[in-house]
Amino acid sequence: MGAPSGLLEELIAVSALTVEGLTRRFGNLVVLDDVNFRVEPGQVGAVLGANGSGKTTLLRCVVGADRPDEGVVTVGGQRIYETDAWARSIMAAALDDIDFFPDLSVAEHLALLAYAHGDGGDPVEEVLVELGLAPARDQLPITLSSGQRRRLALASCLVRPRQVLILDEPEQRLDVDGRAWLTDRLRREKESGTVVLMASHDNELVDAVADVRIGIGE
Ligand SMILES: Nc1ncnc2c1ncn2[C@@H]1O[C@H](COP(=O)(O)OP(=O)(O)OP(=O)(O)O)[C@@H](O)[C@H]1O
Repeated sequence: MGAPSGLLEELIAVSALTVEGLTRRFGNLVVLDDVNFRVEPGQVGAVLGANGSGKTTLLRCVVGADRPDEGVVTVGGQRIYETDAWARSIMAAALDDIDFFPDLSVAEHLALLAYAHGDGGDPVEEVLVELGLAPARDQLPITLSSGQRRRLALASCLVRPRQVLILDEPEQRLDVDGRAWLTDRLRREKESGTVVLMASHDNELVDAVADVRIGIGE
């Protein structure tokens, strides 16, 4: 599918994320069974459920990294495929399995992503400061703490334009200040009209920002 343009692109810019009839099985294990929901621009959808209930699987299907056995994921009525340039241009994601280039520093990672997905702005310095990563800007990923790696993953989503933000347990490994920042950041994403879909085990965060609750494995 080619990238839509012009008026269609404008319409999509203000459109919802919808998941319809999503089913995913691994052998005999039915992990997702007819999952349906809709998240509008400016809303946070919170995917909730116990360990192993299928939250990550759902997010992977939404970003197109995994293919559901049944069901459809759309943004503004357009099907999402990971390999589609348009889908990658509108969707920023920090899932569990994020990898970093071993020989690129923190600042170089962010500059690369800003260049690859960006619209000509240079938000890297701002995001480094916002995430508290400025002192680590020249470090390689292997030298970062687990919390700093998590911050780099989140920063990677923020240095690029996005209409949809997908986060898998973004609170993971963040300290108290980091969690306060995350709540504030998600509120600002809502204000700017982003569709946010996140899996979370943090009830305080969910209560503070969620508009739509998506229970998995209930
Ligand atoms: N590629 C795979 N092959 C087989 N089983 C899988 C695969 N991926 C996930 N599963 C299984 O699907 C189920 C859901 O896993 P998933 O990672 O989506 O859960 P989760 O809700 O994100 O869990 P957690 O809260 O622990 O992160 C688990 O039973 C898991 O073992």
